[in-house]
Amino acid sequence: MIRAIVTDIEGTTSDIRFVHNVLFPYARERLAAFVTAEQYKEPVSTILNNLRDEVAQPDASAAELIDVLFAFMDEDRKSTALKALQGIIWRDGYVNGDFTGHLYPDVLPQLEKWKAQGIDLYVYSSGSVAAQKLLFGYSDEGDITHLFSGYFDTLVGAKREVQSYRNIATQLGLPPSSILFLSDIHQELDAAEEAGFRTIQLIRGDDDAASHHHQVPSFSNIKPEQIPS
Ligand SMILES: CSCCC(=O)C(=O)COP(=O)(O)O
Ligand SMILES: [Mg+2]
Repeated sequence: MIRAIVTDIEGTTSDIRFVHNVLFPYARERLAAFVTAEQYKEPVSTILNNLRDEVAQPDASAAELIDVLFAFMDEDRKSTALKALQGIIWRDGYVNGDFTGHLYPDVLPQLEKWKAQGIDLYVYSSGSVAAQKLLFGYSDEGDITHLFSGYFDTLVGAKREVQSYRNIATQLGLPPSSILFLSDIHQELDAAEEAGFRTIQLIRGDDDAASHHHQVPSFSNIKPEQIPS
């Protein structure tokens, strides 16, 4: 029996184009000025020190770290420091009404249905927990954060690492076999499956022929009650 559902965001609840064409450019345009202005203040000072540790450059200047962050953005590196900075910068965009967090239309009704069935809902994204709360707090459908019982980001581990899913199961206090993980990326689902999670792959665009996971086009095709124990 499925007791909890853990969902990815990009490509699962929300269009990858919203993340790559709206969120990422918004942060990229503001990142250098933001880091320069905030480098000695918290939380940016600590985030920059964490980045110095991450790249093993303890004496790197803010200007050098900005170059590192641009290289990370170019390769879509899921760096915890980059994700923390992006999340802080995105806050202004949400609060000012520059954009709302995209949700596929099938997502909210199904999350409400699962919650009403007694299934606890969680988010796991490489975006920081703060960024996740912003996307769902300022979503196309308004603030839907009341639906979620918790959020996980790269602090629990990388999404393609088996140990990350073991850590999530431990924190939820549930057997992995009672947790359903939803994602569009088969390497993430492979890791979750190896940890004992049940898995379903969202195919919002083209099929992923390399995947062996059960594939669905929409949340409305997911029936947790029909997944055998
Ligand atoms: C919280 S929305 C922004 C998501 C993000 O920054 C990202 O890199 C997407 O990573 P994911 O692991 O959700 O594919
Ligand atoms: Mg995804």
